[in-house]
Amino acid sequence: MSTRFYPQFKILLVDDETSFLRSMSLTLERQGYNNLITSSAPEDVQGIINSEKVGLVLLDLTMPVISGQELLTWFTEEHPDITVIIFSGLNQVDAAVECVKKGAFDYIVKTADQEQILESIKRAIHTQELNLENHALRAQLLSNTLKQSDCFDAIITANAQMHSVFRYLESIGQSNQPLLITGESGVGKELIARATHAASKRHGELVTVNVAGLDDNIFSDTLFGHSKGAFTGADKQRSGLVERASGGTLFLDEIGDLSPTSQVKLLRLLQEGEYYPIGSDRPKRIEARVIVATHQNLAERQQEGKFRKDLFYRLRTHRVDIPPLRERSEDIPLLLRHFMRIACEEMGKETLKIPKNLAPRLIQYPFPGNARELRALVYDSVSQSQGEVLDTRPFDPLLEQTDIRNFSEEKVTFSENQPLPTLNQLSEILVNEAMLRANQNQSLASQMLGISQPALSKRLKNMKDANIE
Ligand SMILES: Nc1ncnc2c1ncn2[C@@H]1O[C@H](COP(=O)(O)OP(=O)(O)OP(=O)(O)O)[C@@H](O)[C@H]1O
Repeated sequence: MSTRFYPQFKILLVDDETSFLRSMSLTLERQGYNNLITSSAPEDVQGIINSEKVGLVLLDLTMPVISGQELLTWFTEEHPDITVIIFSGLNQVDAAVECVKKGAFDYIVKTADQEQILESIKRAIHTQELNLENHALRAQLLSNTLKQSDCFDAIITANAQMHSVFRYLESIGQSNQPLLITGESGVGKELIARATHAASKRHGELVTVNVAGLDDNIFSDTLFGHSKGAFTGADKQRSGLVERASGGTLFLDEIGDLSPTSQVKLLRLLQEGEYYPIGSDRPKRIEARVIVATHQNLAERQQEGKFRKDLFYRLRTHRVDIPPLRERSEDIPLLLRHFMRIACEEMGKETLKIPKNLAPRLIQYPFPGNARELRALVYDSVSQSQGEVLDTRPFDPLLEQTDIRNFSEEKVTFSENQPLPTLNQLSEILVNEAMLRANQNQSLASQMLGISQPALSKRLKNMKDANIE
């Protein structure tokens, strides 16, 4: 079995006192920090930094040959992206201030309480992880392309905002911090969680739990497992889904509906990185990345007192909001074709032809149930289709409100006291509205307006020229 190293970068311990190196390494390993290198020779540090992926350095202040002060200066000048904590045998305020001014993350007295030392190291690791993620994010956003586009293949979209969501997700793919996915019901949050797991390259599996309506006992038992005899009926030990997701991703869906008691347990899991199986007093470490999703507005739930503020802040370290389908109408024709193809395949039918006027009608419908609603309609249509063409009758009821055929003159009112718009002005208003509804897709907008695409393109050009003069 391969050992999993944590954190993802190396922690370098430098001290000429080998006994301190040994005891510190043991303390850190016991806490699950096993990606360590030690050195008792400060003169070797530069070589180590050049050959290893070090992210955090614990540096003794007083050493022969090269002092910790000198090395700290070298780090801040040459490697400002590495976090340095200074260790010293002396509790000197002046030295501490000097080191922090020079760029040290913290100054720790070796004799300090172990809790305090570990807390500082934990904060430094967290900060360094965020630094690395920021770097990756910047590089990703600047490059404007996806390195692992295949991870996102299952998500059909031509929308620019969705593509920037993918780039963001790819850049934070390997982060250990939680990810919060929000968006209306049916927008594809679960697909997003799957794609993020694939982009994370974690070898473990993606384990999904819908936490809505789980009472606290079931939540704890499902996630954390129990020891033998923990409660009546617990006749053998059972591990929970946190363990099953080891080396992979734990996806908690409908997190906005988590009970208050379970919220405390989730917060502890995320903050401390550990949990207790029911009936056990031995903590276990979580080895999975946590992704949560909700269709609820968590900020509002938190203000109403239904969601813990501290958990809300912890969960939103990384977050993405998936736009509703009505705000990316260019995806409607693509999804229509996609769902039709997979429905035909599943029902063993030949691919059907889609009537040309269907997509322009559909993009005027607000789709409160988003892609899920469109999918259900397409499946219904495919199952009812007899010939070569998709039977669009299942769409009729919902299109009645928006359908152009129901457009009646009585609905249009012009105020008596105001002059009428000219035909040219009215045509400009219509063209602009159609382009807006079609998300600037000329082919769809032209179908809505009942003209050809070249005719629309000509009109747009004329409108632009007229506005410039
Ligand atoms: N962009 C997309 N491309 C392909 N399929 C999609 C897309 N968006 C959603 N779907 C499909 O629509 C259905 C609903 O998606 P999903 O379950 O991911 O939504 P959700 O946001 O998690 O919903 P809920 O909030 O109700 O849990 C699924 O069958 C999914 O495969």
